[in-house]
Amino acid sequence: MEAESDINFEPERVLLFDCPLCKFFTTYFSRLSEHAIGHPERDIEFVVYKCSECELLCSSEYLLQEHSEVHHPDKTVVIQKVEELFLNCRTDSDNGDDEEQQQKQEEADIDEEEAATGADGTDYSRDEEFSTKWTTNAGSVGGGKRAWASEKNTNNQQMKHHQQQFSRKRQFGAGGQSSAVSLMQPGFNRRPIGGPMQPVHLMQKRLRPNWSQGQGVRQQQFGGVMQPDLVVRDKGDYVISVSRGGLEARLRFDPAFYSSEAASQTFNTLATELAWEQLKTRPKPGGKGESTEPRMTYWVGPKYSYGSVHLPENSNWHPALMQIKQDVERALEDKVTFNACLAILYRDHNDSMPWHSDNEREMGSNPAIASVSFGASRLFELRRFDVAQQGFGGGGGIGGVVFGQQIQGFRSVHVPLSAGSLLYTCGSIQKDWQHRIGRQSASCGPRINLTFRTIVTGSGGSKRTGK
Ligand SMILES: O=C(O)CCC(=O)C(=O)O
Ligand SMILES: [Fe+2]
Repeated sequence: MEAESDINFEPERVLLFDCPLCKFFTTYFSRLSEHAIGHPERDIEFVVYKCSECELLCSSEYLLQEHSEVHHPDKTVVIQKVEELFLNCRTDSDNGDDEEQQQKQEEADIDEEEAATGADGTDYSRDEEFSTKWTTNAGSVGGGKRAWASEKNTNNQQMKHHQQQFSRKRQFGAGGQSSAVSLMQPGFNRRPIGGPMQPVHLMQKRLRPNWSQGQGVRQQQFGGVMQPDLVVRDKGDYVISVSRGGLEARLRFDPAFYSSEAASQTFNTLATELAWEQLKTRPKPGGKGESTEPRMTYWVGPKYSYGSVHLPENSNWHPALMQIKQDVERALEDKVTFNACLAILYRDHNDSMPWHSDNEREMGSNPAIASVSFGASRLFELRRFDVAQQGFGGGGGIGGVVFGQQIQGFRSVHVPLSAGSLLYTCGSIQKDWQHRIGRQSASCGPRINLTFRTIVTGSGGSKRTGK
């Protein structure tokens, strides 16, 4: 058995280490050890993976896979399991029958359960102040459920754990030196991995739910891969993060904005009557050749560009697009007026849209975008930008509170977008989050997505992260 001090991962080499029992993450292994004091009742098994291309380490295979897609797109990257660690931070007294000790243990277990309920995406009711604010700011699609990503609550609960631990520590300090020491220094023990390093090939991890069979979100299909913190399925308003400056990333979702009959008619009209084009993108400096986007596009609105793609002005609104625009504006109580629509046709499961934010200058800061979907269901994935960025989490922390964290809330949100659904996003969503429609392994039919936007004319050039 090796002592904690023998295990040392250079933080510069770490994408992130996250606690398997709660939302805490850090790049400092020692802080994870410290944090683990907050889970005295459990043994923690912790796995470290490595990117074969750049030696980066991470406890999430899923994040390393994403890292490799972004940073080594042309390489066959293998995610290797390099270390299995086992943390036993129970003390002798944890196993004893001291009554007060047991009571504290039970309290801690209850806190743990509550914290876990938050982490698995169950809706949180938010206070009145929030609901009033949201309703006043943006109207209401229909008084549905509200969800609130209360990482703060979770953190508080974990903080409480931590305080319990410290009070126990003091108690032990008075009564017995050795227990206090063992609480102070939970030990991660290396568990040898049998035989040579075991590579986990990326292809095995490219599992996607089979939306085409109408199964809805099946979180279990992500088994072994990072699960979303929240799956948005129900009609309602959701705040998925809050930045330190108080800016909220908001979603409003209506899974049945149009009936399935209306949606299927509209799909046929748009599929056959819009002049769809497969656009070409110029390579980034140093890149090879021109490539075509894995999807078809139609644009109406003032001129607009992203990356190397320039969409010329088109003021010829198809009546169906105009009708949908008006329906959406009415549903949003005319608080927003859109003057553009980006229509995308995903021909089948192989078509996709990569991680990006719709943050071009043409749309102003904190743009509001309404997205309406027709045809096959696809999974709309959102990930928080800071979490996706390599090197984030270096602030470290104790008891679930990540010091230096700029944004609080969920880290990964999934929204299954089926025919007739409306997803309205606003606030800091394009600043603090990225989204994508990933290519999926399960085959599906064509899908059309319309994003209604407001282009601020005369705003100059554009800046976009990805797409
Ligand atoms: O297809 C979708 O649902 C998303 C499309 C999108 O992100 C975009 O057009 O910017
Ligand atoms: Fe987008």
